[in-house]
Amino acid sequence: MTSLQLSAKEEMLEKFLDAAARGDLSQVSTVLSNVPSLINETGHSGWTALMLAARNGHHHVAEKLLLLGCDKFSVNSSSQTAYDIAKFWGHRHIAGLLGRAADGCERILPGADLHPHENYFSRETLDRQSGKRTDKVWLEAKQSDSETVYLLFSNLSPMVRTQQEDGSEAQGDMKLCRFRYEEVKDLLLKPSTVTIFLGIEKAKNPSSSSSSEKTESLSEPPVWFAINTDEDAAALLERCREKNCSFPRSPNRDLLKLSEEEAGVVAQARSVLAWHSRYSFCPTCGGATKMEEGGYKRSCLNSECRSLQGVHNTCYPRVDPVVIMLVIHPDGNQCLLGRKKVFPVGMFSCLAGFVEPGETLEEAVRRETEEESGVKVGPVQYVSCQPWPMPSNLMIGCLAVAVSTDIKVDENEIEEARWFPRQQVIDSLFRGDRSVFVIPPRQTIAHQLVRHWICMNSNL
Ligand SMILES: NC(=O)C1=CN([C@@H]2O[C@H](COP(=O)(O)OP(=O)(O)OC[C@H]3O[C@@H](n4cnc5c(N)ncnc54)[C@H](OP(=O)(O)O)[C@@H]3O)[C@@H](O)[C@H]2O)C=CC1
Ligand SMILES: [Mg+2]
Ligand SMILES: [Mg+2]
Ligand SMILES: [Mg+2]
Ligand SMILES: [Zn+2]
Repeated sequence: MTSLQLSAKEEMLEKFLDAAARGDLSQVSTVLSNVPSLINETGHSGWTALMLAARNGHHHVAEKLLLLGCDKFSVNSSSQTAYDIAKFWGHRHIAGLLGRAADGCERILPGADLHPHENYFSRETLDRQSGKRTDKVWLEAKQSDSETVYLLFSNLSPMVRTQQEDGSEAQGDMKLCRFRYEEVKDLLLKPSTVTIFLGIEKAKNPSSSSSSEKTESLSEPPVWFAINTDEDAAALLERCREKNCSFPRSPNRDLLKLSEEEAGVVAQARSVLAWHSRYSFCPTCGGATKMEEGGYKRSCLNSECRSLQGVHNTCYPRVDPVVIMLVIHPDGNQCLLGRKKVFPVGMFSCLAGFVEPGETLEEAVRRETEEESGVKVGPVQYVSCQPWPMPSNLMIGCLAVAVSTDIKVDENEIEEARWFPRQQVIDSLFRGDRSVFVIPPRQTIAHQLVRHWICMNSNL
């Protein structure tokens, strides 16, 4: 091959890569029909056409390249595949295209987001059986069933027992106290007691809800209820035959010591009970309401009330969406963390904020980040979510890429915010180094978002 021929080929390659980066599908197709061998070639940057299309979000070009048989597993000099690049830059539709499990990505990209991530408080131990909530006869029969499990809440805290006398902090060292009907039946009769149906134990209930009619036999797994009472807490503790029982005073800290299974049940129960304790009256007319559907609805007793007409969605349990974001510096190697005054010494966490009405999650991420830190955000990518039952938030975890870097904190909300280099984050996360900062506990989605970023195969 002469040097002239070589440079013509190089020129063609640059044209091809440029077309892929710009999303020019017709030019990509034309070049490849003339010189098919260019499909997996890399330019000066070490990136293939697929990587460039993935970087810039050109789904149609990525699709065409895959159709023509390009190699989606080739890596650039930072060992990133086109999938890593698409994921990092928030092009989920392209990451989805490149990460399909059917063709082996799951095996080749271990740890990639192909399996939904499970956060603390999100395990569904019980089958909620929402269809049973309107079956009053069934609910009443189950309330007095000797197998039924009751959880006892006082002031929205569940009664728990601790394993260790030394007050050990480890997860799983705290267990929910379970009661039988006979032990709580007097409480059930009191007008101030709120009793909610939680579901049927899942582990022993492999049959699906569609066969629920058939499972109404003696062998049906236990049904769970939660009750919140205003009885004296000390007197309630005397009902329990087990030792070391208490009602935790600091749910934010203490509920994190439950097992994953029990934390999931508490997330459901505490949020619904908190709703009942705060919404005693109709928000439309201020009249009295009654509880219905196993605790999943309240209805106004005033038959004239507007809340009973049309979509009367004023009286269902409340879930407040909150975005929580790990904002990444444009250099890809630092992340933005902030601390509130109330945090333990040295702790920094992800910024977070309530989603406002009529706002997308992406906009909420951008608005809250700018409000609290002054940093402007570009692309936003959803990662995973977490029910946070203090009292009923749904934490929606995102990664976001900053487009400005100057920090100016809103002192009403945040005491300090800083860019932390990847290395410092790794030291705190994996080496337990508390000298620079302390990361929130692993049960929080804030911790999981930071871990997710560190474990991403990205160093852009
Ligand atoms: N699991 C995790 O990893 C983390 C969980 N969180 C949780 O996320 C939640 C929100 O974070 P935060 O930074 O405080 O939120 P924001 O940044 O939105 O700030 C809180 C402010 O919003 C107000 N507010 C309270 N409820 C609402 C609502 N439903 N809609 C709009 N504004 C509201 C508060 O007012 P007022 O003062 O009147 O209450 C307060 O002024 C907290 O409950 C916190 O516990 C936060 C970080 C990590
Ligand atoms: Mg906030
Ligand atoms: Mg805020
Ligand atoms: Mg806010
Ligand atoms: Zn009303």
